Amino acid sequence: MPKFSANLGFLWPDRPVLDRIAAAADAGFKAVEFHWPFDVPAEALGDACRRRGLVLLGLNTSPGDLSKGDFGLGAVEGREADFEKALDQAVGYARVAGLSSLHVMAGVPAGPRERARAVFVDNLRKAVRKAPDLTLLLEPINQRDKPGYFYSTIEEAASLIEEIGAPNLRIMFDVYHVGVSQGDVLKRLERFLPMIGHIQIAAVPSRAEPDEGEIAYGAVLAEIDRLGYAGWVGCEYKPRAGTDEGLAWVKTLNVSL
Ligand SMILES: O=C(O)[C@@H](O)C(=O)CO
Ligand SMILES: [Mg+2]
Repeated sequence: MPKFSANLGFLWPDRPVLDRIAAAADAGFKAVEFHWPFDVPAEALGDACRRRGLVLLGLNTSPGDLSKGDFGLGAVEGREADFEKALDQAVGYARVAGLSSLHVMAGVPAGPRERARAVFVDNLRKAVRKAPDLTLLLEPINQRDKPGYFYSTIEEAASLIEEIGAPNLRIMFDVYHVGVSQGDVLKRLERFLPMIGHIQIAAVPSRAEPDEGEIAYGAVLAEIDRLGYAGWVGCEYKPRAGTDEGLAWVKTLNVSL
């Protein structure tokens, strides 16, 4: 059975981050992951997780200025210095907190696609040199949620990984984004398994608990098992109402936290 991690960027959204950690442990999760927990000191976040026996997984590089449309800086020409600052911040935070992975966000580039890709490749080469001790994750994000985002297909993430050739650069396979952008989820899981560093789940199209919509999560979780995936599956969904009540999906899908 897959092992589930609580994504505390989305779960228990009405509580401060440290309280979300406690709520995840109380609910039975054994691991946690974050989006941008930078307002909480890294030592405090790490200690809170360790006190509750939680495995610390990942966080994201800073999105930049969300109010100006930024959603990551990795593939944005002219923002290389800002990217490096965001990278250093996230790497430093991960090391102090004891987190093991980092989603290197690509962003919404303005210029030609080939330039954006070249910038992203350079920035990723820098990132793998700076953080050989962390898993660096590449996550394609769907165009409905983030129009203009640099990439939306698993194939594009895989081609970057092949070109850069660093063992710690891996795919973040978010089943929600793959479902919205591409489909053929089970075949893509199988094909890209050797490159996958982390999996995330949410219903399509609602991004709510994985017990509704067009993705049959019973089948997806069974396939993840059959393939022998040894990593964690991040519960990165937006609860329909209360997060604790929403965890009824665990029983419905006949799994456990
Ligand atoms: O899928 C997502 O949106 C996240 O995994 C992410 O890292 C950006 O918020
Ligand atoms: Mg995701």
